[in-house]
Amino acid sequence: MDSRGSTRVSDRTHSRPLCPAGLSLRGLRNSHAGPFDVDVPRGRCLVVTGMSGAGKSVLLRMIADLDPHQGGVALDGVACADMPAHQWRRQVLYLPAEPGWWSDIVLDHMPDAAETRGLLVQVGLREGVLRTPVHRLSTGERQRLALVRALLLQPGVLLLDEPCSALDEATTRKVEALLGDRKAKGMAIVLVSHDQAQADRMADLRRHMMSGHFTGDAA
Ligand SMILES: Nc1ncnc2c1ncn2[C@@H]1O[C@H](COP(=O)(O)OP(=O)(O)OP(=O)(O)O)[C@@H](O)[C@H]1O
Repeated sequence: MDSRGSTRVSDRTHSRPLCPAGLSLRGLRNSHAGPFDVDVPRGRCLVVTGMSGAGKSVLLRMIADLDPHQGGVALDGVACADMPAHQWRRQVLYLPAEPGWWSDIVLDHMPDAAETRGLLVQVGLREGVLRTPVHRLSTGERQRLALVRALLLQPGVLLLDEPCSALDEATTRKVEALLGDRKAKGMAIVLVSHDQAQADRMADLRRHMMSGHFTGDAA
C-alpha cells in the first residue's frame, strides 16, 4: 500500500503484464464494486453497459482516482499511485453524466478559444453558445460543451459517463465521429452507455456490469 491507499499495479499478486500503452486495471476495487481487471490500449474504446445502479459510475470514479480504491490502475505503465493526483486526473479525465460548471460564462472554461470553435462545429454547436450563460443552455448543449472542454485538455484516457444521453441521433453520430477521430490519434476511451446501438458502433472492447462486477469475472 502507498500513502494514497492504492496497491501498485506492479504488485506481484497480479501476474498479467501491464498494457504498455494505455489504461490497465488490476484488481481495482472498493467496498461497492470490483475487482476489475481489464486493459484498454490507446486508440481503443471500452464500452461498459449495465443496469442503473450496477456500479458503472463507481468504476469510472475509481479509475479517475476520485473515489477511494484498492488495487491498481496505470496509464502507459505508470501507476496512478506514482503520479500526483492532479496530474493523473488531467491525464485520465472523467466526464460525469452531469458535469459541473464553475462560472456562468462558457468561455471561462475553455483554455483555447480558437480550438474551441473548431470543436463546436464538429459537435453541431453554434459559436453563439460561447456567449450564452451556462444556466440558459439546454442539457444537450451543456453535455457537448463539457465534452469540448474535456477534449481541449487532450487527456490520454477519457472516461465518459453517458455523454450522449440528451442528444438526438444525428448529433450523437457527430459526437461519436469526433471520439473516433481522437481514438485514431491515440486516446483510450472508457464509455458508459445505456444505448446498445451506440455500444455496437463504438466498442473495440465490451464489458457488461451487474451488481458491481463485470459479468463473467469472479466475484
Ligand atoms: N460512496 C458511496 N457510498 C455508498 N453507496 C455508493 C457510493 N457510491 C456509489 N454507491 C452506490 O453504488 C451503486 C452503484 O452506483 P453507480 O452510480 O455506479 O451506478 P451506475 O451503474 O452508474 O447507475 P446509472 O446507470 O443509474 O448511472 C448505487 O447503488 C450507489 O448508490
